[in-house]
Amino acid sequence: MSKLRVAVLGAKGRIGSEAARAVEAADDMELVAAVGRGDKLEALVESGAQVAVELTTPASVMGNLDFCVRHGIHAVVGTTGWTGERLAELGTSLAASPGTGVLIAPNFSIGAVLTMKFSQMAARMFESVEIVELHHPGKADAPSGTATRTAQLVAEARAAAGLGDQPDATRTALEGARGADVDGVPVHSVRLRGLLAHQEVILGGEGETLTIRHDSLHHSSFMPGVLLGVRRVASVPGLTYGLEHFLDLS
Ligand SMILES: NC(=O)C1=CN([C@@H]2O[C@H](COP(=O)(O)OP(=O)(O)OC[C@H]3O[C@@H](n4cnc5c(N)ncnc54)[C@H](O)[C@@H]3O)[C@@H](O)[C@H]2O)C=CC1
Ligand SMILES: O=C(O)C1=N[C@H](C(=O)O)C[C@H](O)C1
Repeated sequence: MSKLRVAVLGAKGRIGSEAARAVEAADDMELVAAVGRGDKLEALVESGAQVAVELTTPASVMGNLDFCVRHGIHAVVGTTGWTGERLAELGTSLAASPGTGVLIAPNFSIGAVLTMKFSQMAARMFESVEIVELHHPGKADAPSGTATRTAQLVAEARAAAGLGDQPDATRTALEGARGADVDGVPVHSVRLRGLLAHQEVILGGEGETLTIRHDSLHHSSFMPGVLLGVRRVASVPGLTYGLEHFLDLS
């Protein structure tokens, strides 16, 4: 059986270097290009890459994906910074390249995907919900892509259940004290030496709280999800948003 030809973009970064090693170690894959900042994207075409794993920066991801989609190269994306406008722009370029698949995974770790799912399930049953995400101090963006997506999913579930604004009597606050407001869900970001990637979703109801917590302790936690995405993405043309769609969870 021929091996899947895979390129990694951002191959010298924290997660990109781990992904390059994981692809090299997979029996059914061949790492045909390891692309870093300043390298030419033509390497993807010259190496015959079938799937690109995109792990760069929010500033680079759109240009890289535009190149991949125009050349019919499927993409598995972990890079953060996704807005409604960016998703729509990607959808438009995918429409011009039928047959090409792109998976955007706000988080590749199975535990984080389950955290999002469980939070979405619980959201309609609790009056209050806040999210605390905790990361290593080298992280460039806040809040994390995972926390933003979790908040969106929770907010959608609350709206569908007819829940209104959360109870909160705060009238004066130091700027930032109540976190960032993502669709009505407060998200608090901690950056701390020693941490990698962690998230708590705290739900509150009458006389009780429920805390759903996930910890990624090493970048290896993301690799089963990356490899699953690489194996599946070509069979699902168009845009898939969230690894849960490849895990039969949705
Ligand atoms: N979805 C997920 O499960 C995960 C997502 N991430 C996200 O992945 C992204 C990268 O994270 P880290 O590895 O921690 O950052 P990093 O800063 O360690 O790595 C990014 C790498 O991309 C390179 N780069 C920048 N522009 C490039 C371009 N145009 N072409 C090729 N390479 C380019 C940089 O030089 C750097 O080596 C972030 O957005 C982060 O939030 C990180 C971990 C897990
Ligand atoms: O930058 C990171 O490290 C991570 N980024 C992603 C995010 O912003 O959610 C995924 C994970 O939290 C690690």
